[in-house]
Amino acid sequence: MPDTPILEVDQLTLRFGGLTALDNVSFDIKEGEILGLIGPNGAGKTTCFNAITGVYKPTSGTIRFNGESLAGKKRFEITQAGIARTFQNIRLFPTMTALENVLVGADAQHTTGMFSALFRLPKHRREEAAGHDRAMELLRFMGLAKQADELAANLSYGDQRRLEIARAMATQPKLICLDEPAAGFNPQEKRILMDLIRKVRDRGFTVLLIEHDMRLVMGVTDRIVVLEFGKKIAEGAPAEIRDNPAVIAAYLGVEEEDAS
Ligand SMILES: Nc1ncnc2c1ncn2[C@@H]1O[C@H](COP(=O)(O)OP(=O)(O)OP(=O)(O)O)[C@@H](O)[C@H]1O
Repeated sequence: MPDTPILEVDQLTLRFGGLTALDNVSFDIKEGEILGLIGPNGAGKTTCFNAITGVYKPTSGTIRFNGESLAGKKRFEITQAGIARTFQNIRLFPTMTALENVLVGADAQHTTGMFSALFRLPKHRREEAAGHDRAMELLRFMGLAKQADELAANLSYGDQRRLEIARAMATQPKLICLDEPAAGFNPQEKRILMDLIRKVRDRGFTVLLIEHDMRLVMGVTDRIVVLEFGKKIAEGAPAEIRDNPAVIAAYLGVEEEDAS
């Protein structure tokens, strides 16, 4: 695994009025890595995702992707630069099919403009066909090929979560940010998801993972960053994090519940 950081978060601070949701947080993600971002409720994990993906503007600090600052970039520009995400609460298009949901993701990477699309010029049609093939391949990869023509609203909860990941992958990102992808999963579904996350990385994606389930995080990540009350309190390999007294203290009382 090369040691080049793909994402560099440097002294990131984000305030909502008087509340400091992120306080001078710094960490890197190396290319090809699965990095876990953990911390108790309200620690600032989702805020960190929102800052990386351009939903929130940092109060101070910088975020660089492939060496280039993301400051001032719009959300779609960040997607086009190669960062995709899923959401804690599923945000699919419920009245579109599974395949159409993935195609929407693939559309973000079209290089032909409105003119080519309107007149269905050959280049646009070629892009459409390639997008369709890629979308079907992603559905197969996520175990959703049979559900391609089902409306997203009719899919099981687990399939909807997997579809979100397929849609994020369709934008052909370099970095994929997963916000609690195992929320609501049973242990068996979590095991399948862990395998899938590893396979996502094996396909060349770098993964940033927010997850509450300690067993999943410890089992799948290469490195973990721990936030508490907006501050980074620890960073290291899963085994180091598991034995870190500050992390244990931060999780005291919730560890049992979240490990189930
Ligand atoms: N848009 C917002 N406006 C005001 N406060 C916010 C906003 N978004 C988040 N916060 C606050 O910022 C803090 C960090 O929230 P955040 O959602 O990032 O935590 P989290 O670690 O993702 O928590 P959880 O595990 O519960 O999802 C919390 O105190 C939260 O209430």
